[in-house]
Amino acid sequence: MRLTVIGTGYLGATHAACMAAVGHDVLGVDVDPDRIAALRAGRTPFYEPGLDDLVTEQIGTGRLRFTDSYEEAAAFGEVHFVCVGTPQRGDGGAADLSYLDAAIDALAPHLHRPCLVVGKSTVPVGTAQRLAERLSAAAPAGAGAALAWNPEFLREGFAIEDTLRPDRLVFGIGSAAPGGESVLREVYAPLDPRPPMLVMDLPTAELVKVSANSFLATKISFINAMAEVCEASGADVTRLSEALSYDTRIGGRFLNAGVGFGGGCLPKDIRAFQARADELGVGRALHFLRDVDAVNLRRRERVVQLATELVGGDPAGRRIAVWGAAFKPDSDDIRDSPALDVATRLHALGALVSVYDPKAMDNARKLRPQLDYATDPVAAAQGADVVLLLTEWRAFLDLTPADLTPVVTRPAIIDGRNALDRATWEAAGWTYRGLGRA
Ligand SMILES: NC(=O)c1ccc[n+]([C@@H]2O[C@H](COP(=O)([O-])OP(=O)(O)OC[C@H]3O[C@@H](n4cnc5c(N)ncnc54)[C@H](O)[C@@H]3O)[C@@H](O)[C@H]2O)c1
Ligand SMILES: O=c1ccn([C@@H]2O[C@H](COP(=O)(O)OP(=O)(O)O[C@H]3O[C@H](CO)[C@@H](O)[C@H](O)[C@H]3O)[C@@H](O)[C@H]2O)c(=O)[nH]1
Repeated sequence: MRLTVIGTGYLGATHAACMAAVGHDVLGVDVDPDRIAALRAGRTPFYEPGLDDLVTEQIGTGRLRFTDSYEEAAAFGEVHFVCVGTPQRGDGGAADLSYLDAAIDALAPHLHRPCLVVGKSTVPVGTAQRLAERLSAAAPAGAGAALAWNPEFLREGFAIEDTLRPDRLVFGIGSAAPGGESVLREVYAPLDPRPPMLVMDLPTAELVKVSANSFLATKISFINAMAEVCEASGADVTRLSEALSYDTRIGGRFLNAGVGFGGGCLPKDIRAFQARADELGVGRALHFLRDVDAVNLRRRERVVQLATELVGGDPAGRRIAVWGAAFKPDSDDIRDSPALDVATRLHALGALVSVYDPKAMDNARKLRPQLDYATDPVAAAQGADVVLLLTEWRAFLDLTPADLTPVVTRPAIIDGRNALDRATWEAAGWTYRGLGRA
């Protein structure tokens, strides 16, 4: 089939390359000319394992191309996947839907024959219906452009795997466009194994996405709330979490206590969901998400507090190594990154902060030019009064006390992800602090 993918960020570039990989002819569309130029040269403008190679390979097959022309996109596509950003608005928690509106407005006037426009971006419930109306108002009369919603659940760092082998696919199909279901089934027919395909109305499909992210955020904040209690009572949240995980009703995934969640999805999605629930008059139902958010942000303060304690009560003039800038390993995404937030807070308190991240250095430098950036994790720890592990990249976990002891001023480490072996560090004479552990 001939597909366009509108918006070639983390989601869109991955979707475009994977759809080409399963045999479709795909045209990626973006308003950012630098992004289009990079993609045409086989370079994704961000780090996602395997994606550069897949884009290059698929360009080579002739099935994947990129453009900044909506006219070309409209003429080409039978199905248009809309993958533009829906960031948090500057004036509060609600989602900024202006990029979606702009994409529909740019595409619609060029649609002269029947096609399916499929929203994949994460949106407040009710958006799809509004966009369906916007699309039919802006498309030429009789063009036959219909709209469906197909929210995306991929994780950064596993984006290709999650796109090619998703746990499930959700199709939001409105009563005005029932034919969308068979079109989407055809698009995803090449996936092997064939995932469960769940067909529902538009608002339910929109809600599946934000409720999934709310559940995941709640699970992380639940264990981080337990970490607070563990800190106050001398218990160990890692043993607590391990014991909980054996209960198959609870399960161990997303139960890692630490400095909490960040990224371009969970934080903004729980805030936008609350804002939407307020608009719908059911704000009370989601009030707990405020606590989920608050618990999450308190973990960042806790790391700042622990670091302050370990350097003797005042970070001013102290050298602090921060390992990690990305919000999670295997990504260069620094959107709402706990690691970068903690580094910035400590710098604001006067600490001399040296950051290292295997992939996110350029992004971090642009956003936080006031921080120092080291060439490797050992260099970041040079002269350090305390080392903070805040993003659990494999390269950090492989370092041993023997690598660090010769370079630091004081052997002290905060394990912000409970990812290091405490006994190893303590046996080597280091002061070790994990979050949620006495
Ligand atoms: N990043 C993820 O892992 C992920 C996973 C699932 C869902 N989502 C959702 O997908 C959406 C996109 O997220 P992202 O992380 O890929 O964002 P992103 O910021 O990385 O990418 C957005 C892209 O859209 C482009 N764009 C903006 N306006 C445009 C327009 N009018 N026409 C064409 N292109 C335009 C931008 O230039 C950019 O390349 C969001 O709603 C997000 O919540 C993201
Ligand atoms: O036990 C855990 C698991 C995760 N995290 C943190 O939670 C954040 C989010 O992690 P993850 O969900 O793996 O990353 P994302 O790529 O943001 O993916 C989430 O957001 C996407 C965008 O909506 C969805 O598509 C995915 O399903 C959803 O997992 C990261 O900062 C992790 O460090 C923890 O602190 N503890």
